[in-house]
Amino acid sequence: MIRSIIATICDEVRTVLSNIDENEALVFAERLNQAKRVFVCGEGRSGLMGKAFAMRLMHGGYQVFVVGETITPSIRQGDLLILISGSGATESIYRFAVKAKEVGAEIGLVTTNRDSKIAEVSDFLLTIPAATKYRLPHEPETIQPLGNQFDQSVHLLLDAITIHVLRDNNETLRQRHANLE
Ligand SMILES: O=P(O)(O)OC[C@H]1O[C@](O)(CO)[C@@H](O)[C@@H]1O
Repeated sequence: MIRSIIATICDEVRTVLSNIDENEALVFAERLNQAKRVFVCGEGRSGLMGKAFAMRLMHGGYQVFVVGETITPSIRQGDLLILISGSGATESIYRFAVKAKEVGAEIGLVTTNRDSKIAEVSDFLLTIPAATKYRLPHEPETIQPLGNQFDQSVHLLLDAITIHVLRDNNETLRQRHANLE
């Protein structure tokens, strides 16, 4: 029973990720490498996927911050803000995008919806054709609740991108990992 659910989830995510645009992923990787500092942001589970991504970037030697953390500094021109929003419509994320644009930071959005309001103010998109909690007509079928399919796909795709941009070996990454845990 559980194995069969897992098999269906894996099939769903495989299909979603086989439909991403390789070029969008390569541009995303290039923008990461050109940014002075990277800021990552998302609400709820989208934010949790963002935190996991930020941690890998830190391991990879990037200067990276999670929006909303106590020690996160102000964003500036030359910085890159990565927003994760399945719907592309979450109000708080939209406000952060507008603010970042005002100060001249670059904005990359990971979303299912290219026509969303956050997409409109973003400089580049990483589109993941997954289901969201809104179950819009263009979204794929899923057996899963709410945004699970998007969350899982974001996690794997951003993991793949961090592997693509990785320059250091596992030992170097291990040395950068927190030693106060
Ligand atoms: O990814 P979005 O569309 O910005 O939505 C984020 C919110 O929706 C959820 O994915 C669940 O509905 C939450 O985890 C989060 O609060």
